[in-house]
Order: sequence, then C-alpha cells, then structure tokens
Amino acid sequence: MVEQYSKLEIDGELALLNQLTSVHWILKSGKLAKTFTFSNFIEAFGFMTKVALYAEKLGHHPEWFNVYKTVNVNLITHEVGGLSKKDFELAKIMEILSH
Ligand SMILES: C[C@H](O)[C@H](O)[C@H]1CNC2=NC(N)=NC(=O)C2=N1
Repeated sequence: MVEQYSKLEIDGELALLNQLTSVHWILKSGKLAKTFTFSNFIEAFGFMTKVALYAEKLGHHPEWFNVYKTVNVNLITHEVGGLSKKDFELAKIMEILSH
C-alpha cells in the first residue's frame, strides 16, 4: 500500500516539483494537475506514447485528456484516495518526457 501524504507534505512536494521543472503543476480537486501544450498532435501523441510505456513499468497510470496538441493531466492514487509519492514520480517523468 502506498503511503498517503498529509496536506503540508503535498505542498512541499508540489513546491519542489515546480522548482525542479516548471511552475505549471497545480493541485486541482485533490489531484496533481497540468496542461501540456505541444506544437502539434503528433508531438502530443508521441508524449502520451512515451509516458504510457513508463506508466506501465511504474504500475501507475495518468488520468488524461487529449485535444489536438494539448494534454490535460490529472494524477491521483486511487488506492489511497489521494496523492502518493507515485504521483510525484510520474509527474517528474512527464516533465522529462515533455521536452
Ligand atoms: C494493481 C495496480 O498496481 C493498481 O491498480 C494501480 C494501477 N495504476 C494506478 N494508477 C493510479 N493513478 N492510481 C492507482 O491507484 C493505481 N493503481
């Protein structure tokens, strides 16, 4: 079972993630959220394909919604009904794969 974070720890993790990567990750309805915008559909779908392979390896999967060149991502750990370290791990991987 993945450990659930307290509110304070989540704020800390989110600040760290935004420092390391960009300032665009937010907490939305208890989920770690970001809208990625690419130059075209192929770039967006390529990103999703790379993330999908990593997510499968990690055993942790994103909720996401793609329209043309944008990908809306929401991360949550259903097993704990909140955020866990895995969400932050997946967010960091997404940052790396989006560049
Ligand atoms: C058995 C399997 O590891 C679980 O169902 C995993 C799969 N991927 C998952 N992904 C996400 N985002 N949250 C989960 O709780 C989750 N659980």
